[in-house]
Amino acid sequence: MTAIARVRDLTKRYHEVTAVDGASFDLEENRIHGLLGRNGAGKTTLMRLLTGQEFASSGSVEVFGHSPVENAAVLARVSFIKESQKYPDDFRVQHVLKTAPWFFDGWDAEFADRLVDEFRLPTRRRIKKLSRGQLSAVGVIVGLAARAPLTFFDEPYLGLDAVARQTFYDRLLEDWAEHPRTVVLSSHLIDEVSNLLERVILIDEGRIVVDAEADELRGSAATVAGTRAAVDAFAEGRDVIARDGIGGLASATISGLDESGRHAAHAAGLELAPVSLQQLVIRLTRTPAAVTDGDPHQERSA
Ligand SMILES: Nc1ncnc2c1ncn2[C@@H]1O[C@H](COP(=O)(O)OP(=O)(O)OP(=O)(O)O)[C@@H](O)[C@H]1O
Repeated sequence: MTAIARVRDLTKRYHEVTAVDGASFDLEENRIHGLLGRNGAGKTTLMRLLTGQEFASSGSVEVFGHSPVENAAVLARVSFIKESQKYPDDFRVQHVLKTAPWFFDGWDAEFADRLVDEFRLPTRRRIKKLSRGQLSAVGVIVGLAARAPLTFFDEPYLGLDAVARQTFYDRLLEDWAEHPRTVVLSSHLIDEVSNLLERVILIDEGRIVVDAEADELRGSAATVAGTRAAVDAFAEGRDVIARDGIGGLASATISGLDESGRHAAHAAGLELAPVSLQQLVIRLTRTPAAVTDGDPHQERSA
């Protein structure tokens, strides 16, 4: 795999807030990355650093081999779609579509027109007058039709209805298959985007806590459930990332459960259930007080 962006020991501080704290990871060429994490985890800050909109406090960011800060050659190959995109006051949707090719060499006007139809976007309407979902659709269309070699979508779906969100996911996957490029998608709707993602970067309180293949991650943990005594005995000495329980019943989510571990769980009369990416993210980023470690006073019902 070729890395097209390298982040090393990257830290960004805003006075007393450390938004990004010693992050290191690569973005791999032509793959779809999920940048996941809770509110305020540092996702937008990371994307701003990768697109040259912020200076690092320390550490380094290289995109296509160079610093992205004030680097026109790098930034010409990057698009950053975010909800808070500003447009000139009198701009209409058609103006956005007309000016986009000035910024993006790979702009596909025909694809953009098809997307405008699919998202039912009124092209003559002023941007200021668009509904929240329509405004998101403008961003999604620009991000897709630009075909930038490195595309960031920072929660691009806000206000989009379920049909429009599915259209975005479908077109992204189809178009990416025909025109591979590197995509970074930040999202809270993890179940919805789970199938799109090839790599997952999970950030929590500014720190990268997971940087892994999505498939590996999905298979990396399982939940065992049964009587409290059986669950406790099974969990002993294993890597437990979460516990739940009520009365005499309990469950434990265990990382790194291999084939023999799964057999042992069955033999102990426990039920085994897969853990979705969303569940895993929740379990890995719960506040410490909520992640219990066998203390029944801290346990919560599932
Ligand atoms: N310009 C700024 N000045 C001060 N603090 C900031 C600034 N920008 C971000 N922060 C803080 O840095 C932290 C990370 O913010 P960031 O916007 O990167 O999070 P996020 O993961 O994108 O969150 P969300 O999912 O809620 O959009 C937060 O605590 C935020 O309040």
